[in-house]
Amino acid sequence: MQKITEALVRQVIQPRSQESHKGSFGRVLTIGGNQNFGGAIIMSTSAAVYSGAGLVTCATAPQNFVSLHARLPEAMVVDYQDQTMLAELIPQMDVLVIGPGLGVDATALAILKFVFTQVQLHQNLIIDGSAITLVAQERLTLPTAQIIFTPHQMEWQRLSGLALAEQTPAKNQAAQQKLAATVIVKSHRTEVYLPSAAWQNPVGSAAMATGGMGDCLTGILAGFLAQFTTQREAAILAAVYAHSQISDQLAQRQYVTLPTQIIDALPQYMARMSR
Ligand SMILES: NC(=O)C1=CN([C@@H]2O[C@H](COP(=O)(O)OP(=O)(O)OC[C@H]3O[C@@H](n4cnc5c(N)ncnc54)[C@H](O)[C@@H]3O)[C@@H](O)[C@H]2O)[C@@H](O)CC1
Ligand SMILES: Nc1ncnc2c1ncn2[C@@H]1O[C@H](COP(=O)(O)OP(=O)(O)O)[C@@H](O)[C@H]1O
Ligand SMILES: [Mg+2]
Repeated sequence: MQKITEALVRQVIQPRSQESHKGSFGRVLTIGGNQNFGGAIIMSTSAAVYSGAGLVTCATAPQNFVSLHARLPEAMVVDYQDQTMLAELIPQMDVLVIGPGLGVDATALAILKFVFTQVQLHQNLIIDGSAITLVAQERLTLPTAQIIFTPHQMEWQRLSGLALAEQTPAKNQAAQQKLAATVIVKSHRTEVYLPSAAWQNPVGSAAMATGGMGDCLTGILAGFLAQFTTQREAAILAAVYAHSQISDQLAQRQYVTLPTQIIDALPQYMARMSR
């Protein structure tokens, strides 16, 4: 399996054209965060903003509006149960993230099913966390879109039917082909199954083993996909590598690295990579 390199990240993250505006860097909608897991969608949304997405909206439970705005005034908010607003917003988006902190109850399932009816062929749809569990449990038919699943090994077991011990590169690739989507199997050495090839992330450490770290990755993926549109597959690989490399850099002086610290470090990291 090929390993992702820093050179690939440097190839993806280029200096911005001075003639650009927020519309040049894509629109992202993050969907998730029930009344118990608001932090998950706040971290996903923050990572999308800090990795440079041009315009970011968060569809979440109204209980999370105040905390999200207090931490991240750059993001817009909408009630994730407001189907009229979602139907209006979704067609404008380049990237959708669904799942961080969504939960697996009837409300969550209704939101997920509705989003699946609205998403369009050309849009990137990142399916994470609770949304993966729901797709697996409910055997949902996937919409026609540019789908990226981001399961950890337990979520991948639910989605693929492969027990942890069976999750070999060959079996993972076969399961990816059946899903006809990109799959990022997260672990100590995360593997990215693109339709074209499989890649391994060689960086990252146990300093990342803290709640919210995967939620943070969804936002970086969304930010990179929103901006670096001409190199979609490379943008996905670069997001996975950047997330872990930032942690490694912080871990030189820290025992654990928090998702919010990785989010804060993104703009400076991206500036270094663009030089
Ligand atoms: N602050 C928040 O609001 C947070 C909300 N979260 C949300 O909580 C929901 C449930 O997700 P969870 O992942 O906690 O629950 P899951 O029930 O999907 O899986 C967690 C279990 O899988 C096991 N596991 C096995 N291999 C693993 C691997 N390689 N990586 C991670 N776990 C592995 C863990 O030990 C853990 O007990 C998601 O919607 C998620 O986004 C979590 O992200 C934690 C933080
Ligand atoms: N020991 C480890 N080594 C390297 N990376 C890790 C380690 N533990 C966790 N990670 C990374 O942290 C993230 C955890 O994702 P996930 O389990 O979905 O977290 P959460 O749902 O709590 O946000 C993944 O990107 C995973 O690769
Ligand atoms: Mg997760």
